[in-house]
Amino acid sequence: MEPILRADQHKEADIRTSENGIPSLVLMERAALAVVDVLEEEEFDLSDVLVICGTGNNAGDGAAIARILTERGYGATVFAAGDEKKYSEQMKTQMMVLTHYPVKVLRGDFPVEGYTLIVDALFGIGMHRPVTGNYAEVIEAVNDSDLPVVAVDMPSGIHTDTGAVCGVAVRADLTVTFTTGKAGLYLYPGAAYAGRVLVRKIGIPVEKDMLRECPLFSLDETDLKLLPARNESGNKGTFGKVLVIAGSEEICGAAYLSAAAALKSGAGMVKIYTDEKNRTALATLLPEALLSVYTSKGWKPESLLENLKWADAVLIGPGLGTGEISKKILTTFLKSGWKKTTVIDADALNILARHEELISLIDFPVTITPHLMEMSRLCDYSVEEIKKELVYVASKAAEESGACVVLKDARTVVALPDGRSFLNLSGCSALSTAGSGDVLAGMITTLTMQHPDLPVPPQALAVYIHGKCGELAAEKYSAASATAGDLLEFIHRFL
Ligand SMILES: NC(=O)C1=CN([C@@H]2O[C@H](COP(=O)(O)OP(=O)(O)OC[C@H]3O[C@@H](n4cnc5c(N)ncnc54)[C@H](OP(=O)(O)O)[C@@H]3O)[C@@H](O)[C@H]2O)[C@@H](O)CC1
Ligand SMILES: Nc1ncnc2c1ncn2[C@@H]1O[C@H](COP(=O)(O)OP(=O)(O)O)[C@@H](O)[C@H]1O
Ligand SMILES: [K+]
Repeated sequence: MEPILRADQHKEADIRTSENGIPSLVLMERAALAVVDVLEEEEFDLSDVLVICGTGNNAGDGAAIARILTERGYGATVFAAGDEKKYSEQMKTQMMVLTHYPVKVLRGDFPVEGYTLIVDALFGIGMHRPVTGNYAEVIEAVNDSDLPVVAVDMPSGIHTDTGAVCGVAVRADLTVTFTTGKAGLYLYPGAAYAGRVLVRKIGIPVEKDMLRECPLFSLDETDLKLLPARNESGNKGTFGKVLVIAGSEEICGAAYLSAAAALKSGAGMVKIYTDEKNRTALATLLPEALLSVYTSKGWKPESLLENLKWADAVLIGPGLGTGEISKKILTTFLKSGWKKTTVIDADALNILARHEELISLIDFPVTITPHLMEMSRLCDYSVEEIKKELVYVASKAAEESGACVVLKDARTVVALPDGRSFLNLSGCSALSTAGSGDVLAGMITTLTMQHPDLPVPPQALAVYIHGKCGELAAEKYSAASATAGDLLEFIHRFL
């Protein structure tokens, strides 16, 4: 688990480190050295590097990079795009030092000819308003050139915390970022501008108390080790019984996908509670699952209540429909006195959005798994607004509702009521296919039922694994051809 600091937290970390006695110029030198090391490791053509600099400390990094490149025998030119009078103290120093090195410093028109690589050091985490005028022209010229581009800390023009393009932004092939990742490098559109992201530590510690306010984390492969080994002496009862309340007269596939994912994630038993019309299809597709069916006309609450007595966890919503019968099922469930693991997905969320009075019945811990449209129905924000502020919207919803909120998009945020949020970095467009959310809901249900007390939320682990399954499916079938059913094939690699 790694923290992802906001711009204000990075500044605090920088200041604390300086106050602890490590001068800013030392940190800058380490930052610049880290970038030059990466440029060498990645085997860029460094014979004629153009470093574009603004006026702040990101520019200071750039000037130091140019100097170190020449020390190592490469060619470097600085294009000083900013007004000298506005230079930060460190940038002033770096430019003064540079006069003793064979680095050309250019001003005025942007020089595009004859270089092998562009290093973007216009703005880093200190960019605080839309980019216009001369800077915008420089950025457009960088993007119009065919040269590879490496961004220092942030691609200039990308908002550090949201990934928004502030007017115009540098399109980099690679971003070398310092201390921790930044949400803006991982959230779209920022992620598309950042290219590949490499995080380099430069001697700035992240102290625990800096993570007090709405901390954001990401998980990686090492966090999978937190999942305990399967109990060899267990039986199917030990590994938990999941009731999947899913499917409707018109929809069957969602029930299959979520139930299959719950089983593949390690549940001992899975029962699907669904419309009678799905019986044959589900019995054929997933003979391992138990079935309990109802007809719209003959539905009685008792059958659901009996099944709830049996279950250890409930997933409700995939393909459930939003009609009268679905509403009755959801209402009965919420009024049943159920308190165990609950995941509310898809149509169950749509019903809640339409019938707010039902939301007040949720007085037990639940996980909700909305995509942007479902989230928009549940709150006061439009899809566009949510997309722009994914982390904020998820964490606000978690705090206000007391639910674990899994807000799904090309990046997914898992937000907890205690203020922690997790930005998922696995996955790819192979997941943009009907039913992949159903698979995720099944995975979340089993992992949340089985592992309530891990140091990281099981919901975030499930989202991480789901993303990895998407990557493997893309490798095997291509991102375009992979289907939600293909994801099931890869869950076993992680559990
Ligand atoms: N401090 C440390 O210990 C370390 C810091 N490090 C490095 O410093 C970076 C942060 O440096 P920073 O805080 O100076 O901010 P930075 O990103 O250079 O931008 C501020 C400058 O840009 C300007 N400006 C902003 N927006 C603008 C706009 N839209 N359009 C036009 N101008 C705009 C703004 O001018 P102003 O608006 O104030 O006139 C100001 O001059 C960080 O990302 C990392 O690379 C590393 O060396 C590690 C150690
Ligand atoms: N481009 C993408 N990159 C990574 N993950 C994606 C991408 N597109 C979709 N996903 C993931 O795929 C899943 C889609 O879920 P959802 O929208 O509920 O689909 P459905 O309702 O069809 O099952 C979510 O987990 C989402 O985060
Ligand atoms: K930059």
